[in-house]
Amino acid sequence: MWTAFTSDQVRQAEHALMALVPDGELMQRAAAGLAAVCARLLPGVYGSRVVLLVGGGDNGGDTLYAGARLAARGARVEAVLAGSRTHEGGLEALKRAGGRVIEAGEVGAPDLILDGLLGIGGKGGLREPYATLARIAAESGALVVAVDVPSGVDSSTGEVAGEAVKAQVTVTFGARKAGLLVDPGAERAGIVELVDIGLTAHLPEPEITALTAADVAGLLPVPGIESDKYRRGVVGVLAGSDRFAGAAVLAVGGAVRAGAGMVRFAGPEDAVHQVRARWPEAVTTLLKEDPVEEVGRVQAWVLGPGMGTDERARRIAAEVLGTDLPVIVDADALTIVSKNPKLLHRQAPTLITPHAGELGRLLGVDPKDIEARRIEHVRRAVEELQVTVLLKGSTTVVAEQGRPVRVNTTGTSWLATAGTGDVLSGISGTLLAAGLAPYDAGSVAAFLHGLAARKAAEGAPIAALDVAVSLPDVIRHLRTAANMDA
Ligand SMILES: NC(=O)C1=CN([C@@H]2O[C@H](COP(=O)(O)OP(=O)(O)OC[C@H]3O[C@@H](n4cnc5c(N)ncnc54)[C@H](O)[C@@H]3O)[C@@H](O)[C@H]2O)[C@@H](O)CC1
Ligand SMILES: [K+]
Repeated sequence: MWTAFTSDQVRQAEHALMALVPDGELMQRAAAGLAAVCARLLPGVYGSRVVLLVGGGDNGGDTLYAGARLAARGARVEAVLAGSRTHEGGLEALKRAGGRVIEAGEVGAPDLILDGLLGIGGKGGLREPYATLARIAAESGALVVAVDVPSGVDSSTGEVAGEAVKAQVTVTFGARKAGLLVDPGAERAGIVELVDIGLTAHLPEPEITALTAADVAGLLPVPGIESDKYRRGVVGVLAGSDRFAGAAVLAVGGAVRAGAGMVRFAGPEDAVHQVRARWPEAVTTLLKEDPVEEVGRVQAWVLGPGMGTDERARRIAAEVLGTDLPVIVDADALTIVSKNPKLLHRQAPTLITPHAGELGRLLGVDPKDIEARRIEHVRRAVEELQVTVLLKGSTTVVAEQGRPVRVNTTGTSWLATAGTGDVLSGISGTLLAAGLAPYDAGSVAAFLHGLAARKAAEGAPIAALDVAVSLPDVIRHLRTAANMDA
C-alpha cells in the first residue's frame, strides 16, 4: 500500500526526526538521494549541463546541495537564484564544487533542470519571478525534475492555482505528498521517486493511500474448490433504456469479464436483446411493470447506467435501494437520488460512482471546484451522504467514513470516452457481489479499469467495450506478478 501525507503531517514528522539527528543532516540525505536520481536520469553526469532553479526556502537548499554533488561529478551546474534570500550553506557548497550563478535569461536548453523553487512551504499560485521561471523550464526542452513537489502544486491537495512547474520526474523526500497523487498535481509531478530520509517511523496515519498491484492481487476474489456460480457472487444489473441500450451491454460486460459467478440483467426490450446478443452468459429478464425481485436472487445490484430518469426508472431505483442488498448507484440513478436524497438513507453497503458533474448535482457545487479539489469534495460527499463514494475523473478517488481516501494510480486519459463508466460499474458490482466491502470493491475496480484501459489502448484510442474485454489479461498479469497460483 502506498501512503501519502499532507504538508502539515510531513512537517510534524520532520520535527520529530530533526530532534534526533545532527543539524542539516536531513537536507544532506535529501540532496544525496536527489543527486543519485538525477545521475540515473542523465545519459552521463560528466559534461552534462544542469540548471538549478533555486527558491528562498529549504527546497532551494536541497537543490543547491544536490547541484554541488552533481558538479563534483563533473556536471556543469548553474543556479538561478530566484528567492529574496538564498540558502547560504547550499550556495557555498555549490560554488566550492565549481558551480556558478546565472540570470534567468541564461537558462537556455540544458540537459536537466532541477525545480527547487518551492517545496511543502508553497502556498497558492506561483508569484514572480517563480512563475516566469516555470515557463522558462517548460519551454527549455530540458528534462525537468521537481524537488520534493513541482513548484506551484499544493503538496497537500494537488491543487494548482495558476502557473506550476510540469516535471517529468518528482523526487520527493521522506514520504509521498498527497498532492503528488491527485490531479491536477499528479499530472504535473510525472513519475514520483521516493527518497528515504528516515521519516517513516515518525509519520502519523496517512490521509491518502493508493493500492499497489500486489494489494489488488491480494484483494481479488478467486474461485476455490468449493466455489459454484452462486458462491462466487451473482450480480444484478439494472441498466439501459430504449434510448441507451449500449450502457447495459457495457455494464454487463464489465461484470462478466471481472469474473462474476453469474450476471442477471433486467431492463427494457431492446437492452435485453442487445445484452443477449453480446453476452449470452448473462441471464436476462424483460422488466416492465414487474417488481425487481422477479429478477431472481443476487448478492449486489448495479443500478443506473443508461436506465433513464422516468417514472419506471424512479420506481426501480426506490425498490432496489429499499432492499438490504449492497447497491452501486451510478449514472441516471445518481440523477434520481440527487432529486430524492432520502433514497440513500439505508443501512446496507452503498457505493455511489459519480463524476464531477454528478457529484456537483448531489452537493450543489460547481463541478470545476470538484475537479480542482477532489479530496476535499469526496470527503464532503461521504460526510453529507453517509455512503461510500467513488469520484471518477482524471484521478479517481474512493472515500468512506473513517478511512483514508484511496487514490487510483492506474488511470489514463484514453479512458475519457463514452461508456467507460458503465464498464466500471459492472466491475464494481461483480466485486461487491463477491463479498468485497464497497471501499475495496470501488478501489480495486478503479485499479483494474485503469490498467485494462492502458492494456487495451497501448497508446491508441479505445472503445469502452475494449476495457471490459482486456480485464482477464490484466487480472492474469497481476496474479502472475504476485506469484499466485493459477
Ligand atoms: N524540514 C525538513 O526537515 C526537511 C525539509 N526539506 C526541504 O524543505 C522544503 C520545505 O522548505 P521550506 O519550509 O523552507 O519551504 P519552501 O522551500 O517550500 O519555501 C517556502 C518559501 O516560499 C515562499 N512562497 C510560498 N508560496 C509561494 C508562492 N506561491 N510564490 C512564491 N513564493 C512563495 C514563502 O514566502 C516561503 O518563504 C521541503 O519541501 C523539502 O524540499 C528537505 O531538506 C528534507 C528535510
Ligand atoms: K520544487
